[in-house]
Amino acid sequence: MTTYLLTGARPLGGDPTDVLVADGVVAALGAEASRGSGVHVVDADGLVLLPGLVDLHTHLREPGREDAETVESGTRAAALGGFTAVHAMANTSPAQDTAGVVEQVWRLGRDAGWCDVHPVGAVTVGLAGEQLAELSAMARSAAAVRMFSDDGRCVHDPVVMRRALEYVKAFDGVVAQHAQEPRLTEGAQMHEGVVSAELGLTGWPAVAEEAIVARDVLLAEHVGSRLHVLHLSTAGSVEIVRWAKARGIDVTAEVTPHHLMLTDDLVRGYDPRFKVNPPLRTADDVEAVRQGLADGTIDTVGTDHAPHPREDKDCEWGAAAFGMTGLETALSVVQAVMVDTGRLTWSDVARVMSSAPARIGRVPGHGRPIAVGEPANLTLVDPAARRVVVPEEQATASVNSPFAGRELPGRVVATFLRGRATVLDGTLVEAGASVERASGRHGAHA
Ligand SMILES: NC(=O)N[C@@H](CC(=O)O)C(=O)O
Ligand SMILES: [Zn+2]
Ligand SMILES: [Zn+2]
Repeated sequence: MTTYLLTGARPLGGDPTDVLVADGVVAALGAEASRGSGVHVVDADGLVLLPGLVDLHTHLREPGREDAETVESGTRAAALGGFTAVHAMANTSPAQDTAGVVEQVWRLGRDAGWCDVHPVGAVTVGLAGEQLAELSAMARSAAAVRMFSDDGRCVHDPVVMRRALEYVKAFDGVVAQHAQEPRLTEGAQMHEGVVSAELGLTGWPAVAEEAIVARDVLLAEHVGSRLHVLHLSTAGSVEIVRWAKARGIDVTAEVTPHHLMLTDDLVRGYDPRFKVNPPLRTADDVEAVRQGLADGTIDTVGTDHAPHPREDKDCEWGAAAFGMTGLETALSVVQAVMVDTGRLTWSDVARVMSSAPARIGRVPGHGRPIAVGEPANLTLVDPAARRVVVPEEQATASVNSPFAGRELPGRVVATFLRGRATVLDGTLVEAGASVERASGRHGAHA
């Protein structure tokens, strides 16, 4: 395995230091990190070094919708986005509701080798919301599932939700809820408010999310279990989670990059790239989720990377699928709205995009401090870079990025998975390829 010396990197945005990556771990720091022969030097002057990013919310679409994404293409996108571990949501076809299917996805991830893939187990059989899936069999499988979610659908029956919360306690699991009251959102096409009224589109009221968040934090308190609220999008949801945490309820919450940056104003152009579940909300909601992330009410940024094939997006608004890609832009969006505005430090970014998600998902070896002896799951970022998002140039198999054409700050220069460079010079390093070749330094892009 190649040994790397990152010279002048700034761990968590702190003071520059040298970092030696050898034998899968952070082998030395500072003056101890010497050059030696055969060491591949990465000039990290001015670059920020973060623990490898961990996403609790990725849709990899395999099995079933390989036209939108595969484990291979999705994890390539993840590595380029600086991720060393992703959680693959259960709304595949067949759904990830048995030990067999979660093991299949886990194996596909291991064989692809771009990042660790942790399958999320479905809460209910077929995500139908009725009968609990075989949660403990998935927990005991090779995939060692700890997070369960019917994401894409809400576990709306309070009795089923209560049972799931009770059940996962046995193996320290967490139920991740897609908070959407189904009756209040029938036929909904966008956020319910001024813009939906103007456009004449069926609205999705904030209360449809907040009612479920409120119910679920109370259920989590009642049964003494862990709840994670996915893609929180309204000011009211932030308030409810803040209240629940103050009360000592074991709840964690996520916000997506798109809900941190974009508003429902964008729907005016009827471009289905902006159609997502939950919908883009108002500027006040965006401000509230930014504040919630800054003050720790919201624990994590999850991408909700939701690739869709062209035919499901290149159509009129009403017929288009909900969802946006996000793995390759997440860190840049967080930099733009939170770091470059002074609301989060890079150390905070390491918390919300690495250590907190690793803790919530019970992912060993990720989200660890950058210290000697720790597994070398690392992401090297150039915060001074700027680039225009071109979906066709991304590794994801789908092009439904809401950031297409936008200039965003920051660029992932390198990603290390247990000491192996998956990305160098912003380019994927094929397994077995010599580092010089793959890094393009000698112009070889064979
Ligand atoms: N977010 C979305 O708009 N879509 C997701 C489902 C989900 O995360 O709810 C998908 O699977 O396409
Ligand atoms: Zn969802
Ligand atoms: Zn999702």
